[in-house]
Amino acid sequence: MPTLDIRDLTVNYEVKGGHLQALAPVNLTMHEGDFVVALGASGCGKTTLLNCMAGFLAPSSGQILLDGKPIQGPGANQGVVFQKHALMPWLNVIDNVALGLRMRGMDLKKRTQIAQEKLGLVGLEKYAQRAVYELSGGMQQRVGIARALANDPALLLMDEPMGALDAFTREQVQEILLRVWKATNKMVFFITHSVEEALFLASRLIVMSPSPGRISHVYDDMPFCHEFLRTGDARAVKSRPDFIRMREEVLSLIHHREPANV
Ligand SMILES: Nc1ncnc2c1ncn2[C@@H]1O[C@H](COP(=O)(O)OP(=O)(O)OP(=O)(O)O)[C@@H](O)[C@H]1O
Repeated sequence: MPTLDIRDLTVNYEVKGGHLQALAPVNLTMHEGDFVVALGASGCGKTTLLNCMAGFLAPSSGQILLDGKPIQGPGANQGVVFQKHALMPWLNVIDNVALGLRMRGMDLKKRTQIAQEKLGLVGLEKYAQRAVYELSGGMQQRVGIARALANDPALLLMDEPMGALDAFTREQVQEILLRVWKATNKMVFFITHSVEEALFLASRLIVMSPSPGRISHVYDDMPFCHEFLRTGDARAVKSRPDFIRMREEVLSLIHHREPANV
């Protein structure tokens, strides 16, 4: 069973006149099927943490073990979805999804079959031959998710993937993402600034604090994603009294104020 084990991870950046501690020791263990959402004020180290998991950035101390092996750079086991989809405009949809497989030397028939299957997961099987610029922002982001899944990574890393989407599209993509998560049982690490999005998606929620960046609160058994997958009614989930109460509680943690009485 895939696991991710972050042990006493610290990151210091060299800055003019010294160094900046972006992450104090961070410890976190994730298992297959965990959807971990990281929430916190700007500058609390969310992207730094994700970059270490992706292998884009080396720890200053500590280590990150994926299935027991230290992450030493980017790899097929870490699928990344960025805020801007970063698709190749000269390739059509299916060739974008299959690009990583092509670079790994997989033959055309096999990679087309895998890419088509991943497009099906995000509901875009009919758009395989389209140019990416013909797709809406939400659809492009779904292609980005399909592309990240094409390598069948153990870990899916998402840095504010909904940040550039309008509110309606964002809700649509959130729902698709939860269904993809359920179908694939992947470990997901997802960064957002939206408390509502975090509560809705997370099976585990971590709240981070700045100066230096660290995990300040952990909620291990988040119910709302499971509730949505059971009922299919996102609006009903997001208007539940316990959802609204928790939204106020988490907002107060981030902004260091008393929760509003709701
Ligand atoms: N390459 C870098 N060089 C120097 N300092 C950096 C670098 N990248 C990030 N930092 C600093 O490290 C701290 C953590 O930054 P990081 O981007 O990880 O936070 P974040 O929580 O993702 O922020 P945001 O929510 O605004 O994206 C910040 O103080 C930031 O200014």
